[in-house]
Amino acid sequence: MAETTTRKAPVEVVVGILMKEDGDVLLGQRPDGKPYAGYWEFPGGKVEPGESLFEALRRELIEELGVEILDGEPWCCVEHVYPHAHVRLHFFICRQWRGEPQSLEGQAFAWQGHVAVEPLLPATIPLIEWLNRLRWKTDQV
Ligand SMILES: Nc1nc2c([nH]c(=O)n2[C@H]2C[C@H](O)[C@@H](COP(=O)(O)OP(=O)(O)OP(=O)(O)O)O2)c(=O)[nH]1
Repeated sequence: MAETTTRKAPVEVVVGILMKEDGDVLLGQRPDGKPYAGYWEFPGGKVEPGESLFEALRRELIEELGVEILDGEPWCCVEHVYPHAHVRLHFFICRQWRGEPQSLEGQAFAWQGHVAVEPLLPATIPLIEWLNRLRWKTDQV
């Protein structure tokens, strides 16, 4: 009998990097009850059926932070296999939004220039170095 390999499609996730004019970015701590509770991440979550990536990001940031994003520049895409899930993360840089972030899911959050919060979700760690380079380039303009 022919051997078949079934590979499950990754779970699509959108992630928003809210960036202030001075380059500070917002991170949140994953609430209790989720895998990797206590780890720091950028706000976001899973895309629901029928949603575009931007619609999903807009919804997630309203649900998590009470913030309505007005823009979102697609930045990079990273895949990671965790014990709990295989995820494909779509990162967006958001520079304009309405409202002040609030902790609607009981999570801690922090604006960071040089990102110093720990631990970070494993798939997010390489992003910090890329983000520093992006910030450096923006500083040179
Ligand atoms: N939001 C976010 N998720 C990340 C980052 N890095 C990273 O590996 N992830 C992973 C962790 C999770 O496996 C997945 C996000 O799923 P989630 O469970 O937080 O999504 P959700 O808010 O829709 O959760 P739920 O409704 O199922 O409770 O992406 C990041 O920087 N931000």
